[in-house]
Amino acid sequence: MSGLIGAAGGGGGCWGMIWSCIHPTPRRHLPKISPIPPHPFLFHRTVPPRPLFQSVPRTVSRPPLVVASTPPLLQDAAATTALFSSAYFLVLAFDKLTESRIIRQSLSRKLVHILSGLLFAASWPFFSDSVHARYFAALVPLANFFRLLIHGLSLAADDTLVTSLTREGNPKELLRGPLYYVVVLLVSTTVFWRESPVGVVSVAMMCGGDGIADIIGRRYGFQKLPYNPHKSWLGSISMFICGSLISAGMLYCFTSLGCFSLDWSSALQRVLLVSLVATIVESLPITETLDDNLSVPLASMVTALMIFG
Ligand SMILES: Nc1ccn([C@@H]2O[C@H](COP(=O)(O)OP(=O)(O)OP(=O)(O)O)[C@@H](O)[C@H]2O)c(=O)n1
Ligand SMILES: C/C(=C\CO)CCC[C@H](C)CCC[C@H](C)CCCC(C)C
Repeated sequence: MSGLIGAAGGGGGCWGMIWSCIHPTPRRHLPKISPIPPHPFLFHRTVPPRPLFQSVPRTVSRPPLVVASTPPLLQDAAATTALFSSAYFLVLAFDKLTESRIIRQSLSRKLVHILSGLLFAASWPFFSDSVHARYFAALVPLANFFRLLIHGLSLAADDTLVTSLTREGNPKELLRGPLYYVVVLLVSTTVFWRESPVGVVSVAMMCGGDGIADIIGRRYGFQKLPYNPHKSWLGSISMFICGSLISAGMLYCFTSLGCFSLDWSSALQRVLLVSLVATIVESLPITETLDDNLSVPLASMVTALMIFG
């Protein structure tokens, strides 16, 4: 329980410092968390298990990073505008780096893959605590969905997008990996948002884990997997380690902000389990039928739903 109070009370960490400056939440105000009934088909125990995670009720959790007396609509509109411009300039920046041959196109694509989703999820605490906040945030992946669709179908031309987001410069490539990627961000935002670890972990594994696997594996992955000659041990191990670290780090920030609370005595094992399942799924030779940008987040979501509830 102390682990819960520590985490939910913004005990420390990056956001925790900001949080405790803005809203020092007295520990006595934290919710009395009733034990969650035993999971229907996992971890059967006679004693009710300790709560794995609990979204902190709005009456207790103040909205993270709320600027005092800012109307929620204004705060959400400002955060959404900032996201739209950041997304545009991120892609533009990597296009320029690729065009000036500072980085290779494959590395540019992967860095956009890693940074876009992680920075997008990291922006969620900047939105208000309004019930509409998640839909404001969802406008950004939604707009990018249509942007990718339009340019992937060559209904309009955008060399910046094609250069920084495709392998070989074929606009049709936008209709696979990148399109699935923004759909996953859309689902994570609208279905899970910042009230559950499921969306955060799924985005961390798709962006951080899968992205690092590509960068490390493509360059240093000489020992290929016995069941998949296109993937390597080093790529998969990198995905597991970095995916776990990024997931745990993001969960720590979100709990420090009071978005939800976690029983940290078992949460780390659960993060490792989600990362292991996602890494195994990513290593399978199924990319031709199911893109990694779907299989990795789907595996993460299903596993996280089963163990975080
Ligand atoms: N577990 C992994 C994953 C990736 N890779 C390396 O990274 C490359 C690309 O990995 P992949 O996951 O297939 O990336 P994609 O998303 O399919 O590639 P892209 O992003 O270019 O679409 C692979 O060919 C391989 O060289 C690896 O060695 N081990
Ligand atoms: C190359 C990519 C996937 C293929 O594996 C990444 C595609 C990126 C999208 C086109 C852009 C997504 C933008 C995000 C929804 C918002 C990012 C905001 C952030 C603050 C930069």
